[in-house]
Amino acid sequence: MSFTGTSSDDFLSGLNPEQRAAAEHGGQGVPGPLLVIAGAGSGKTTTLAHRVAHLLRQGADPQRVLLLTFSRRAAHQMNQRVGAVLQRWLGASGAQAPELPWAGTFHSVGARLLRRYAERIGLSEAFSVHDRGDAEDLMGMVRQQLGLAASTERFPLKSTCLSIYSRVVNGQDELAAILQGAYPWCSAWEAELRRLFAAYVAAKQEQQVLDYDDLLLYWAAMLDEPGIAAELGAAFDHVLVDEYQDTNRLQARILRGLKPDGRGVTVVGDDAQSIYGFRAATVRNILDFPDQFDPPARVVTLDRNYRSTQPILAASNAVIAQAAERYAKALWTDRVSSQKPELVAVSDESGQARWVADQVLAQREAGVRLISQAVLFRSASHSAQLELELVRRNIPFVKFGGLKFLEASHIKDVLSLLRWAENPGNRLAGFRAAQLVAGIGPTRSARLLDAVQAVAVPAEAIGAFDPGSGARDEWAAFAALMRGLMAQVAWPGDLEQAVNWYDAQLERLHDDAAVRRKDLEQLVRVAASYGTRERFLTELALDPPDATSAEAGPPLLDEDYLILSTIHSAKGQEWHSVYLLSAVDGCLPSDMATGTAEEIEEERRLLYVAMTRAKTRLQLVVPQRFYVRQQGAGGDRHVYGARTRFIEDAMLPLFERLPKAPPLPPLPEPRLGAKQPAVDLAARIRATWM
Ligand SMILES: Nc1ncnc2c1ncn2[C@@H]1O[C@H](COP(=O)(O)OP(=O)(O)OP(=O)(O)O)[C@@H](O)[C@H]1O
Repeated sequence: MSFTGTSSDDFLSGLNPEQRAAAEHGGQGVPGPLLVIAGAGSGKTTTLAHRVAHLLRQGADPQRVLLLTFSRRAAHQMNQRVGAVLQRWLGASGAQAPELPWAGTFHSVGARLLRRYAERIGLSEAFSVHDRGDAEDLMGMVRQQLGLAASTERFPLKSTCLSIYSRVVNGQDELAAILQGAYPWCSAWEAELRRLFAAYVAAKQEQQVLDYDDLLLYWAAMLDEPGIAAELGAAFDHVLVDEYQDTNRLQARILRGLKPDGRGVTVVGDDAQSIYGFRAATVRNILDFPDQFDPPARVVTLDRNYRSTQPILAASNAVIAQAAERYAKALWTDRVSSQKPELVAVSDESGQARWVADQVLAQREAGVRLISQAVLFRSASHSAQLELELVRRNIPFVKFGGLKFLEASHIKDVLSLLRWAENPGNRLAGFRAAQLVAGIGPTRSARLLDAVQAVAVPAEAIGAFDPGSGARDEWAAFAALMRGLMAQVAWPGDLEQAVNWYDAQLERLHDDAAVRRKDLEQLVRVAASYGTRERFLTELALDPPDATSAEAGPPLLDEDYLILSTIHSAKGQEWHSVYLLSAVDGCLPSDMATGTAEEIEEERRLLYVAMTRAKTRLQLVVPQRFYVRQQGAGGDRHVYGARTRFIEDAMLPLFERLPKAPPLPPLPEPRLGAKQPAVDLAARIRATWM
């Protein structure tokens, strides 16, 4: 499809000069590398969308544009925005705006490319993608097999093992260095960990499963093959990467492998908003980008903020100005306002919940819809009290981040049926699926998997398997289901088949079957928006919906609801009013992240990201007392909160302090004087009902 045209409308005219320079960079032909450093709210997304539209208008083929975003939601939004820009430009001619088929996250694009090249790189085309939970389970299995779990209690947990493995892979670093820097208490286990990781890799390869990290690792390794690298590089004329500050070294290596000379590459990001260090993202990627190339990449800086009022921006700038690293820009805006951001002191977390609920309702009365208001927090658990308060007051809300939907065991059960059908070599899935049948335990299940592995047609081995006399009837039904699922595929019909079969097991497997049934219905609804079973399983593992209703049908989305979100999930978004919960030391910075100076710096950037989401109104709530969950001997306890260290005393003039009135003085002690006659309160209360 071609979008070149002669419309005289200047569709870039809404952009400021820097945005426009970025959108038009390179003129005709394939341009040199471009780095757009875009401050918070400076129109990064807008600019990227216009750049893509501009390229298409210059004759770029949408099939040959690779757009890498941070989440599936961001890819979807980008597609829509590019479409809207083009529509505006195409105007009355009414041509259909294009889909960008290669817009997605690094991981999901990686998965697609690996399937395409599977045969040439020795992978099965039907490889499964393990989500974090599956990867941990497999790590746990291997750890068990090697006897490491039993050998001592102090050997790291499976989740820690996976985190270490992942840091090594993504950071492209040495195991010893990672252990020393981030997991010093595991250093003594270096040799065992190395053995564990080798066995983990072997198990994955044998079963044809890839975990998150593999998708990048295999992609990068594929690009080390000059023939494939040349083919892939030539398949895309333009490669655009959003949120470049949160990419890791492996992702940077992939980008270099695709486009060694940087021609056709645009990366966009904000060094001050880098918040994914715990996933081995490195802010160096963005800082070092220009000088990778000869001549160096062009750098365009966007420092005009269109989102926030001047007082909100002044406070945000003050917070980031204290960062140890210097950033390339200080943002400015012409949105004047006399309303400063507010620091609100409340007694404790329930006071905080009541305060925020009151404010949200008052704002709604004043005409600000719920959906234009958001409550942000550092960690998903910080909103628990508020959620109760909102339910109590009938205020609808949707929570983003920290959702455990896919981790629920009934969801994993159903997905294991599909995963096993998709890749019968996936032992983890098969092991789980077979044990859903009444009377089948781990030993029989393992025997079944061996039988399946030994034959060419897995469904036959399942049909012929002897489940023991007690389980014959159930087994026949299960075998029929698996035969159907393995024979392939009427999507999403086969999910419905799996759910129907599972429904009959639900009461036996779980107490609260009714609630779980609702989740399964939700899963079927979610499934309908994916084209194939493979895409559904892969995408769901890679980028699970961060709120169930994010994927719900249109009717739900029409309703007005308040947004609750972790700061991480609020990335890239904006609201009229933003409330930040628990702006206290221990929550922000999180007491889980105060180990190193870098971690503290990342927490500061998190506060900055939270504050810069607000357009007009910003409240940071500071409970004087809050509750902490503690591991170890002390148990849970209350602590007295201090305002977050990132808002220093010198910055206080940039904030309004609430409540304005001093707290009421305590009641004076009653004077002990002449004895008053007793009051029979109980009788009065009884009298109300007489
Ligand atoms: N040239 C412009 N004129 C008017 N408004 C603009 C312009 N560019 C961007 N905006 C508005 O500024 C706001 C922020 O834009 P956008 O969401 O693209 O910012 P961003 O840089 O992606 O933000 P962040 O990095 O903080 O997530 C949006 O409401 C957008 O419509």
